[in-house]
Amino acid sequence: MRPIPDEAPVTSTVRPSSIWASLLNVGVLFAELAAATEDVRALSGRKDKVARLAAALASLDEGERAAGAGYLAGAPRQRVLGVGWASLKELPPPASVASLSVAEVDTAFDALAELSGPGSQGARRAALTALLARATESEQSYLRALIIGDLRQGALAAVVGDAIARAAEVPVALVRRALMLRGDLGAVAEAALGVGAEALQAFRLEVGRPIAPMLASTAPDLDAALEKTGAAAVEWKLDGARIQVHRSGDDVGIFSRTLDDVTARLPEVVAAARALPGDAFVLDGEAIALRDDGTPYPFQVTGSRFASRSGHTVVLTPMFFDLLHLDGVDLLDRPGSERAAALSALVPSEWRVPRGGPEMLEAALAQGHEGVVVKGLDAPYEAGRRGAAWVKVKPIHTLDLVVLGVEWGSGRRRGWLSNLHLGARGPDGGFVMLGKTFKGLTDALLEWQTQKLLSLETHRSGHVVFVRPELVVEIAFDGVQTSPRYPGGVALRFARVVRYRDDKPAAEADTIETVLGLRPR
Ligand SMILES: Nc1ncnc2c1ncn2[C@@H]1O[C@H](COP(=O)(O)OP(=O)(O)OP(=O)(O)O)[C@@H](O)[C@H]1O
Repeated sequence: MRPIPDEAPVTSTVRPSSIWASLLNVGVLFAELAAATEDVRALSGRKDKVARLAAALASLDEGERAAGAGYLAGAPRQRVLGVGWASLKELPPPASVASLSVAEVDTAFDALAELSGPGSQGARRAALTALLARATESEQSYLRALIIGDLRQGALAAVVGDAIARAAEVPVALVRRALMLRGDLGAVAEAALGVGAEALQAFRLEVGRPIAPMLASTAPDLDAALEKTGAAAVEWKLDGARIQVHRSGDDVGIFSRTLDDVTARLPEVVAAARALPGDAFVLDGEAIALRDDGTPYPFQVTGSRFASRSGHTVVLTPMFFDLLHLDGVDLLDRPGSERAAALSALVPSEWRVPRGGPEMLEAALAQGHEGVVVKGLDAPYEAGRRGAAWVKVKPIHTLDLVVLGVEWGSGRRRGWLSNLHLGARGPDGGFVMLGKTFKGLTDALLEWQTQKLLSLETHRSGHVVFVRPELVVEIAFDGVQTSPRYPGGVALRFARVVRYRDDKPAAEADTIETVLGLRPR
């Protein structure tokens, strides 16, 4: 244990722990991040949260900034630690005095992430116990939350982005732009706090490195959509899987909506990208399974190509709708109409999403697609944003809800987790239950969800298994009705499962506000 100076100077704003740490020149104590996180959870105003996080970020030493920013946002950076909920059920007795530094925790996480192969499970448990035994009670609960990704701070990454700007005294817009292009809080914190605005300005769209895809908001019909966008083009909305295709010379990289590298799974898309005339480009679009007559297969057919590498027979067609970079020129800030023109010049029409005027809605539906996306002609590409520049119109309404719990089935479904408890995102980072359903579940889905939900289990009560609120499921329904039985005062009528959305994090599920907006007036 590190010696503690007898007379540590204490003020009301700075925690003694960080002073000891800086006196001893050992970097910041991990307890400082745990305390900042606890404080932030208790604060309600965004400004106050940003100020508290900025203070914590400013106290970090050079070598700790990347890790520290990641931890404050609730993620042990991008490492897979291979530690499940079960191994954290029993913790060793906590240390009585804080002694862990941020850098030490980071090194321990690195070591955990590198363990693999035979015997690694035992080694992982030993390393984890050693780390936790050095942590105080509050550090233990913070470490646990970090490891299992359960900090419950809502959309904290964006707040940490603002805190980076404040701590580094650089414009927020610069930090947001760097985050959109790199998507890595740690790298952005390092640049902002280490060098400043200049380093942030140097962030560019790099061919080969995916950026967060632009998202669409929703409107009930075309008129409402056009009101949001102003002058716009209307594109078919294909129910495939989002792909971002990067090509540099012969090298091709394909990334999913969640920025996972799916190149090896889509050889036909790699071939298509290589057949295009450009030398370096970044394309945005959908990969979709189409029948010979051009109509789409159900989404599950497309989805199956992402679930496993082998045993597939159906070919996916790339259908592109945006061009973000071409031969050394970034197009992100160019108006939508200009990007669309550049796309048409690069990509033949059979690999482009049909685009036109309002008549496209009827054409898309006639061809079996789910609707249209209305796109502002003057709007730039807003990576990672769900803005007003892209607005989707789908005649059949579905909601993306989060599974909160699930009941063991009976009769034919005995042994399977069946009846799902569904929640929408609440205003405070929690979830509001809206109802239950076991409808629409095939045997394959029942088997899959049983395994998946058991891996997310937190506790049981009677025949209900409660789970970490992480799994998103797309639900169709016939309406929203008032119901005193549920906490939001509303319930879904005839809710049924359309499909699982394991490409979508719970933080992007639909909100209770959206659901309340669907009540009949
Ligand atoms: N022409 C198109 N332009 C943009 N996105 C399209 C288009 N056709 C299909 N899409 C898909 O629609 C999604 C846009 O809708 P949104 O941003 O709301 O994401 P989402 O919540 O996954 O959508 P949804 O739940 O409606 O499928 C994109 O991620 C993309 O996968």
